[in-house]
Amino acid sequence: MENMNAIEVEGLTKKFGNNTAVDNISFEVKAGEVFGLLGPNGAGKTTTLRMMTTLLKQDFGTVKIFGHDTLKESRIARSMFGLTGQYASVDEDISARENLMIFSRLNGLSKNEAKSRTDELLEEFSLVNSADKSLKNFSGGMRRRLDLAVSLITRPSLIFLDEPTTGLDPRTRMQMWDTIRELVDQGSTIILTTQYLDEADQLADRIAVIDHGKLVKIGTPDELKKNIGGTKLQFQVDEKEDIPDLKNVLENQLSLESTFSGNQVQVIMSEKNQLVTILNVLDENNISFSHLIVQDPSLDDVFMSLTVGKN
Ligand SMILES: Nc1ncnc2c1ncn2[C@@H]1O[C@H](COP(=O)(O)OP(=O)(O)OP(=O)(O)O)[C@@H](O)[C@H]1O
Repeated sequence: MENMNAIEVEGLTKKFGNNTAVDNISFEVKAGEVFGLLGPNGAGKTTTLRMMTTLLKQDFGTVKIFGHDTLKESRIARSMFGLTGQYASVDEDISARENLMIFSRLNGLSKNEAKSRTDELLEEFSLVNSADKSLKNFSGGMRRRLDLAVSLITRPSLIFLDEPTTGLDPRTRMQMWDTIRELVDQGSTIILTTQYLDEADQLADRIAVIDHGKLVKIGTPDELKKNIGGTKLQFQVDEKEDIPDLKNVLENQLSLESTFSGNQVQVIMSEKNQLVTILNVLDENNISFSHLIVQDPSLDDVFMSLTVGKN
């Protein structure tokens, strides 16, 4: 299964009235990959995910799950994945154990199988001590772990996670990331939607950036960062009078893109070794400086350059 595509999406399109929520999106997800759908509010991530998971019918385009068309072979396609997220349907009035038992039976497990799978999942998701409490007393993190446990009852090799850490505190988010990484280590393919750049950066092998229903860029986090250009160098000159000469050298002699604000200087370097040249210039011209920072492009920069001001 290693070289197989877990998902093939082609020309996927959905309109709500005049609003094209998803506009002719195509991509593939390889088996074993963590694939992130990243975009600002209202970009179309959830609508894309809902179509991929057969909760919503597309207007145009196709989705294949391990080769099975979600419209023509919906039962088989549906049996191949687990879904966790904004529309998980666990019952608030009963306990975690009861929820897991009910969903296990609904998924066709015998009473004994359901019991042992429930015990396994409670253990795996650190819910043993709270197993018999009503969900009303659950924290956001515990609730999210139960949602994920429920979607894993049938041990699907493909898991869809819709905004898995939205609303969680930083510690619980990191625990959730660890849980997701463990699933990946066990060989699962994961599709996740997120508004958080650090989450996509931490977890995803490849990221599709979506904005206004369109797929604007796809690649590994590193590819996306490289794509938007160079390393940023920032420093502060001690004497403001040095700025005009420095500006002249940086822009006219070295042809470097630079911006100046008060004593602050920012230079974009296409090659990291330009740092040495710039430091030499400062030294030769006796320009004293402080607060030097060298920063590789972040996914924040990618996100801003691809989606800024549009939503
Ligand atoms: N059921 C619906 N009826 C009408 N419009 C909808 C419906 N669902 C989504 N939309 C619209 O489609 C667009 C995409 O929404 P979607 O929920 O897919 O975005 P998103 O990227 O998941 O955003 P968020 O991060 O806020 O969840 C938005 O303009 C939204 O208002």
